[in-house]
Amino acid sequence: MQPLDRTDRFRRTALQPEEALKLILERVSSLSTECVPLAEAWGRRLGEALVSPHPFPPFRRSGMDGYAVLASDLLQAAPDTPVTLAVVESVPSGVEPKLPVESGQATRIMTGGMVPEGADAVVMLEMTATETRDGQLFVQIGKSVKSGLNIADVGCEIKEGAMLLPPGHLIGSGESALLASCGYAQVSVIRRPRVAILSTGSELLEVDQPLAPAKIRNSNAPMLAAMVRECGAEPIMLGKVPDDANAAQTLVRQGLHDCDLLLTSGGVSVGDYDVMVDVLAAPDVELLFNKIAMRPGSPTTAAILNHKLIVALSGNPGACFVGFHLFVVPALKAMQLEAQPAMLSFQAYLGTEFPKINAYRRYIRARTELREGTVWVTPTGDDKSSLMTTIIGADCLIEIPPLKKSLEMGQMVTAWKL
Ligand SMILES: Nc1nc2c(c(=O)[nH]1)N[C@H]1C(S)=C(S)[C@@H](COP(=O)(O)OP(=O)(O)OC[C@H]3O[C@@H](n4cnc5c(N)ncnc54)[C@H](O)[C@@H]3O)O[C@H]1N2
Ligand code: MOO
Ligand SMILES: [Mg+2]
Repeated sequence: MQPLDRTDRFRRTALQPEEALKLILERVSSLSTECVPLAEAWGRRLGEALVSPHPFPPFRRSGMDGYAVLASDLLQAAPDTPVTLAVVESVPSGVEPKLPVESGQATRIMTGGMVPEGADAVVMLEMTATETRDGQLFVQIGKSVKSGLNIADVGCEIKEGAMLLPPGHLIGSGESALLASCGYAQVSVIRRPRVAILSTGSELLEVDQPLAPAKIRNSNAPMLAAMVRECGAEPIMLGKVPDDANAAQTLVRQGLHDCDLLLTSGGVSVGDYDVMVDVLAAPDVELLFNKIAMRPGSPTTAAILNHKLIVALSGNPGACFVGFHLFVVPALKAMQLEAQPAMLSFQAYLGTEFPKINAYRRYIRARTELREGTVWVTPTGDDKSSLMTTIIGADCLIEIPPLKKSLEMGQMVTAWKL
């Protein structure tokens, strides 16, 4: 493979991050579905819309331990003039009542129990007293109650046939409860995107190798694998390749066979050994972009080869992290049917001054904090793209517009939730 002429490496048109993301999202489509047991569905995205096969609760359910009564029997009830009702039955949870409640009667009932026919209120145990006369249990109630008190009607939480969750919805704890209640023992989910990860760089060592002069250990691959997993996807580790365009090209093309998306790190800038520039200059590669008007990650590159998306992230760990969040997370969300794949922004107070003046928009790794009810965002440290320590603890990116003035502490800024 012939390295590109130097001047071709320098001639690049910088897109705005939004334009670059649009080009990526236009080229990803949702993946097929598979069925998994509910216990394994956490963190997955639904493959189809789910509707409720029955109302919930499926029966009139008591919300208290107490007595099921007719509210109309208690109209005159007061502390000095309690109403006495004959207790006809005791209903534990999970047992269908045998007898209806008629005027002058009550049924003892437990929380979660099925309210007998006729009863339209449950009076909590603490508001009652009992006595037994001639072997018959009576309950005394010294307070009138509203019809419906402490009863959850059939379908009051979910109507039969109601839309439970849309396709693409992320299954978390609440969703697990809902699906279990509705009998979804098997759940149709989008299959996990398979994301191949290739690191480029002749300076890279494996994690278990001792340091050697001019070498560093490959830290981008484990970071990318972790982020891929955080997105519900499956990393496929292709290992590392030295800065040799032919070797990189072979691994990229092999790696593409068995993945939905291929990520590389390093080798995208203008250096003599920036091999991804050469790999993605092949005639059958459709380049989407190779420069973005942002820092870090300005040389982030995306391309299509064999109908698959390749995102070539910058080798600098901070830039690799930011590029992943801006462009790869939305792509993985879109593959998993997420309707709103782009990052979400919020407004917050800036926790420190930011004196740097920028030609490009900057995305600063930062942490969100609540201070007396207001939201503050503070950089995790130096935002240099070569740093990895400032990735730790970052839960948002502060957006610094390309202004020719520094930002003051306490100023309102836009931040993007990671
Ligand atoms: N003359 C110019 N030089 C540079 C420019 C520029 O516009 N003109 N851009 C700078 C910017 S901005 C960035 S970002 C980097 C992009 O570098 P590459 O994506 O080409 O990455 P490399 O050159 O391969 O490596 C950069 C840096 O990152 C380290 N690295 C690479 N891979 C890994 C890994 N897997 N784990 C840990 N660290 C890794 C590598 O050793 C380098 O230190 O280019 C600037 N230069
Ligand atoms: O755009 Mo580079 O990632 O700043 O350092
Ligand atoms: Mg480089």
